[in-house]
Amino acid sequence: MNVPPRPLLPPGPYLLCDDTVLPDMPLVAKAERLLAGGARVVQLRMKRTPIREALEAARAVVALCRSAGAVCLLNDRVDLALLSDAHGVHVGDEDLPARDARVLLGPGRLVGVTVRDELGAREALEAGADYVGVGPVFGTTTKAVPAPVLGLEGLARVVRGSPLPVVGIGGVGLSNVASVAATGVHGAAVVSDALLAQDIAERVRLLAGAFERGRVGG
Ligand SMILES: Cc1ncc(COP(=O)(O)OP(=O)(O)O)c(N)n1
Ligand SMILES: Cc1ncsc1CCOP(=O)(O)O
Ligand SMILES: [Mg+2]
Repeated sequence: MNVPPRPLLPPGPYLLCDDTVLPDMPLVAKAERLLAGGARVVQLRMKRTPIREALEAARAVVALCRSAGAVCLLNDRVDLALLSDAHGVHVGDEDLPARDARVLLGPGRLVGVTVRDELGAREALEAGADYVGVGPVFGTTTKAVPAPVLGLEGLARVVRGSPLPVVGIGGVGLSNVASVAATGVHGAAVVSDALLAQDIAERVRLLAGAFERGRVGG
């Protein structure tokens, strides 16, 4: 049987459509604005949305992303990713192990894993992951992360030692995304800097331009 090829994770800003930041704006409205700004990767992160509403949101956001040609990943939830036909999932220490997410998702979807260092990145590769999320790069109030801030040097060290593409996360925004890109990361995950901007779409455009300018060889 022919298995459709796994989508590639586009490089550049990796936008989170999150229900904890700007909670009064519906997730679909957030996704529309992120996509209007040209987002090529959207992670739907639902920490406080009731499950049936979350499934409805996942289906709607995945459909919007697919229409826009963007990749959509579900945070934490393999079940929602399958039911919404998302491109994949992002899992961390409190979620299903990456190896099991891969078993459930099969070869045709992306699996991203949170790791803290190069060893974690090598283990993620072994487990069948496609990329690693690494952070916190800088301080953040969006999540209480049980790990020290890496800074740009710490991030660059993980990038050098990782066999998988690295997405930096934590405190990344317009003021520092170029220097994050300069570490050689594949992607820069952004939550509050985009969602709390006056004009979300314009902020996504600015983030993409700054990432491109900071990129190694860019
Ligand atoms: C791209 C990316 N990297 C890391 C994370 C964090 O995932 P996790 O550790 O599972 O924490 P929660 O996001 O579930 O609170 C991420 N979401 N995305
Ligand atoms: C989910 C997550 N994991 C590590 S930091 C973080 C939150 C990042 O949010 P922000 O981009 O607002 O700092
Ligand atoms: Mg998680």
